[in-house]
Amino acid sequence: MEVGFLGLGIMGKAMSMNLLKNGFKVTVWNRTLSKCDELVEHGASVCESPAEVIKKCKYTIAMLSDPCAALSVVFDKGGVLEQICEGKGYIDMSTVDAETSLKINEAITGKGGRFVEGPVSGSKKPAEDGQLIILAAGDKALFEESIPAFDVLGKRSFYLGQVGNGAKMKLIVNMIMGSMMNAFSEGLVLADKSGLSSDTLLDILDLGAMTNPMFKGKGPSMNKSSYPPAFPLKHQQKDMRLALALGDENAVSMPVAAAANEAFKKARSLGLGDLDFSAVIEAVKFSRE
Ligand SMILES: NC(=O)C1=CN([C@@H]2O[C@H](COP(=O)(O)OP(=O)(O)OC[C@H]3O[C@@H](n4cnc5c(N)ncnc54)[C@H](OP(=O)(O)O)[C@@H]3O)[C@@H](O)[C@H]2O)C=CC1
Ligand SMILES: O=CCCC(=O)O
Repeated sequence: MEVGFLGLGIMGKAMSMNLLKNGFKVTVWNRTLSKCDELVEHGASVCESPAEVIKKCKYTIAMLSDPCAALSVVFDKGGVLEQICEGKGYIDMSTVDAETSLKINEAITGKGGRFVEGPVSGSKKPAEDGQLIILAAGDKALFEESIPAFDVLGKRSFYLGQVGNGAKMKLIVNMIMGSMMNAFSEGLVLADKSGLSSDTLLDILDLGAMTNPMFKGKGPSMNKSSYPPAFPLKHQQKDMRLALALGDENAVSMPVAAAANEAFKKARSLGLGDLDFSAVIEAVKFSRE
């Protein structure tokens, strides 16, 4: 199977590398073209615009930072829309809001193409290991044709129905995750300020009902104030913002998520946006100093 891949950030690089390693022919494009070099060394072809990739490949996957990037890659000069046509499929795995996904779907299908949104749960390591959870929605036949690629990228693919449902489900998952990360950060800081060992707190949490891979994976480095970016904090804040907008639309009161969003915004204002989202603990420390 030959696929195009647009966007070689933390996730896109790992995902496209995985496809290459599993025998897919991959043609890549990234806004900063130099980021394609490593993929080319592993056998990928490179194109100079999203439109060129679409022209070359029957199926193209995108993994871009946010709604603005996702829209730009489709609608701008040299974008996806210039070459999408009947017989071609576009699969956007970026985390965006339903409105963005619907706009892209309308434009793609208006030109005879097919569209699936497929945001993912799981971060850099699951992306490297092909262990993502894919939350797909949209054209059912395209979803089914994408299964060989999804099976390489992920451990489970959900088909959630109409376009927008994948985006909404992803935002809800990340809203919960961002709120959990804030409660966790407050607990670690409170343990420390109370004269307790935050490492012992991790051991205790790990033995009880709250044990989870996120606390287990991020806790030890948070206790060392180390935040190598797996999931950049700026993207987590974008997801909180979009999830809160979904809450507004549906009149769902979400004070916990709103407070978590404030902490992520504070962390961004402290210049921590490019670090891992666990760096939000620095905003918690800051507010108590
Ligand atoms: N990291 C993670 O753990 C996870 C991330 N996600 C989601 O996946 C998506 C990608 O995340 P991640 O790889 O971490 O992000 P990165 O910030 O590492 O990469 C972002 C990508 O988007 C591209 N981009 C940004 N703006 C534009 C633009 N205006 N036009 C074209 N390309 C643009 C960047 O290009 P350039 O290199 O030129 O800057 C880069 O390829 C996001 O939506 C994120 O929320 C989902 C699950 C997990
Ligand atoms: O969107 C990012 C999700 C990160 C994760 O699921 O660990």
